[in-house]
Amino acid sequence: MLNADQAELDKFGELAHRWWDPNSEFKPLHDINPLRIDWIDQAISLAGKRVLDVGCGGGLLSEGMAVRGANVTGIDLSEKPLGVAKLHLLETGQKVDYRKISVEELAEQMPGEFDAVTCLEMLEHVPNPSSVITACARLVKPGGQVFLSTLNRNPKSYLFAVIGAEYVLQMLPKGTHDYARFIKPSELARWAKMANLEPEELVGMSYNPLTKKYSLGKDTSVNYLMRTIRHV
Ligand SMILES: C[S@@+](CC[C@H](N)C(=O)[O-])C[C@H]1O[C@@H](n2cnc3c(N)ncnc32)[C@H](O)[C@@H]1O
Repeated sequence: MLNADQAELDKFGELAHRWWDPNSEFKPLHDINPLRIDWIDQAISLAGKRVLDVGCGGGLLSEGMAVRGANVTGIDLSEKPLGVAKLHLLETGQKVDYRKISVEELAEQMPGEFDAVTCLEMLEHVPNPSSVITACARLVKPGGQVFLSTLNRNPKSYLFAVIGAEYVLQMLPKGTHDYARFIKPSELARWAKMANLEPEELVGMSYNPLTKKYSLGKDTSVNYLMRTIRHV
């Protein structure tokens, strides 16, 4: 059975035409994009690397990594965001190989073919995140790195990511996030280890509502990123 929630895919499909508008529902992704691309680039030096971006949506991260010189494949199961991602390449002249395929199926076809795999802001939208992580681990070369990001699960993350972002600040449409699908770093680390990935770095990403800016740091209580390395 496909490890996907059709309602989630439809939700992103309906908003897809606004993906590249920096003042749309996707503003938070635009705002965090330079931070996360710098973080990935520092870890693997993107230029010349073969990178898979899982749950790529409209292509903000995929195309951003291509701009840094990576050879990027972006996969998603939602048709419209992929269409928007492909159209955007026509505007910018960048190259990304976008495909509609599940990460589990791609892992059957291309095991060990990527220098790095990114799966950002996607795990909290799937029924079985552990299966996605296992597939990411199969797709990366031994010694290669898998970058994950998601939302922590605790009262503060509920307050900030659901009540604050969706209801008070209205940065995101109501219903964007389902609290029950938020993932604690300990759970993410356990799934990574089960998949033969070693967690190497845990970084928090915080939003300051006064400056309206995101920054990376030690506070992993709401948004966080994890860098893992596949055992050789
Ligand atoms: C919040 S967006 C994040 C997009 C991108 N990773 C980023 O951070 O800029 C979540 C994406 O995950 C995709 N998605 C949800 N379930 C998926 C699944 N089972 N397989 C692949 N993509 C999925 C959605 O279609 C959507 O494009």
